[in-house]
This record gives sequence, structure tokens and C-alpha cells, in this order.
Amino acid sequence: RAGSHWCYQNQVKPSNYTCLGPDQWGDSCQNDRQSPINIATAKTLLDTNLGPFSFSGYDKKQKWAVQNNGHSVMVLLGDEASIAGGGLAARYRAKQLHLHWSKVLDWGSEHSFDGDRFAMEMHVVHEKEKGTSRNTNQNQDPKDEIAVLAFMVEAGSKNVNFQPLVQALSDIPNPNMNTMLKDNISLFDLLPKKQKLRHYFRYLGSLTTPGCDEKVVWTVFQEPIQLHKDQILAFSQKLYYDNEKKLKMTDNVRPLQPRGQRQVLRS
Ligand SMILES: Nc1nc(-c2ccc(Cl)c(S(N)(=O)=O)c2)cs1
Ligand SMILES: [Zn+2]
Repeated sequence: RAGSHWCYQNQVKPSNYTCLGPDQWGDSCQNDRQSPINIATAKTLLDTNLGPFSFSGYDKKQKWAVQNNGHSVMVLLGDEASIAGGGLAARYRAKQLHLHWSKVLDWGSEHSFDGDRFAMEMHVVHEKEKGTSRNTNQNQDPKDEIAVLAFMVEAGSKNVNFQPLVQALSDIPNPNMNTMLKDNISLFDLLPKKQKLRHYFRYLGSLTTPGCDEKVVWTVFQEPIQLHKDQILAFSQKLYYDNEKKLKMTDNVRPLQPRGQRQVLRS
């Protein structure tokens, strides 16, 4: 219905059908270059231009601000870090990171590899740096305005570097709550080991949340992050979609979208 807010499928019925589930999302969400997709690894094309990333400011340890935005938990990165290389056409500033997850440990990632889904997926969202050349023939709606670095998360050994974020979840159970991490962590602390970041998939797609703008250059890394099962389950246990704490925040995962004619590249 017009004016209703967007939500994930598991929120539709509990909201008494007042919110719009994924098949009713508006804006660009019903177009044909959407995300997430299943990555059929055998059909990916090796692209030698997809070299290593250069990460700037990813080593800086900070007590980041963290918020429950009603759809995910979001760490606000305040333009402190940026990426270049990795086959990208420009430098991109890091804006925020957030995650998607389920309490079912093989159903919580948005992308999948050959039909395999992971417990969670972490997205580090970057925006293209504005060139200095004004009103040249800069494309006004480029397909790569946003660069998301996507990392799968699987259940395994305890990841001490994630503890500040896991512990912060207890401070922000309700939408629009904010807190600060109690310990300094860097973006590198949250990622797989640096030498594992050379292998990734690349394709052009969209935001996986409304308005689903088709302006995202996706990088999906092959190496998963490992968290202990209890660290993963904390996201579904501590966070709520609603102020009345009636509906735990879980399965905040958009259904797979058709790949269409898009070629998925691999580094
Ligand atoms: N309000 C919210 N916005 C998002 C968001 C914003 C930008 C982007 Cl790029 C994405 S995603 N999942 O495509 O990486 C999600 C999540 S929850
Ligand atoms: Zn996301």
C-alpha cells in the first residue's frame, strides 16, 4: 500500500500486513539488474584487471558509532577509510558497514556461491569520490556510484575482534538506538586476513534494500569471516525490528534476484 514502509518477509504478517515485503518493494526494486544473486562459480570469467585492493585507513582503530536502524545493525565509518584498485575506476570512501543474518546458520547471507548460503553477510558500503573536474561529461547516474565489499560469515572459531560489536548489540535492541563501541577496533580487525583478500567475484547490481538503485559495483570475497555460533546468534537474540520488542531482528535477507545477462567476473 502507498506510504507503507518496506520490510522483510518475516515482518509482513506480524506487522498485520501494514509493511511491504520484498515482492512489493517499489522504486527500482522490480528492475532487471538487481542484487543479491547466486554466483555460479563455474560460469564466472577470470578477469586479470581485477588486481589487489589498496585499503587506506582500514588499519585505524576507532570506537565506532553503531546503530539499530530497524533493518540491520550499522557501524558508521565517517569517511575515515577508503579503497582503490581492485579493478575499480576510482577511489571510494567508506561510509558504513552493516550485516544481514539468520538464526539458521546456513541461511543468512544475501549472495550465495553455487546455491550455498552462509550464516551472515557483512557489507562495507563505499561512495565514489567526487572528481575535481566539474560539469564535464561525468555520467550523472553511473552504475558504479557505490562500491560494496561483501564478506560471507560462517560459524567456526570465536572471533575476538568482533566482541566489541557483539557486546554493543545489547545497548541497541530497538530501532533508532545508537551506542559507541567500548573498545577500539579497525576495519582490518573485522575482515579475513589481508592475504586472503585477493580472491573475489565482481558484478554490477543494486542496493539490496529499497530504493534498490542499480548503482552498485559489487565485490564478493571468496574467503569467509569466521565467528563462533554464539556470536552469530547474538544478532538474532539481542536486536528487534520493533520498539515493543515483539519481533527479533533476523532473516533481514533479500531473496535472490535473476542474474539475467550479467557476467560475473573473478579475480
Ligand atoms: N536503511 C538501510 N540501508 C541499508 C543499505 C544502504 C546502502 C546499501 Cl549499498 C545497502 S546494501 N545491502 O546493498 O549493501 C544497504 C541497509 S538498512
Ligand atoms: Zn547490505
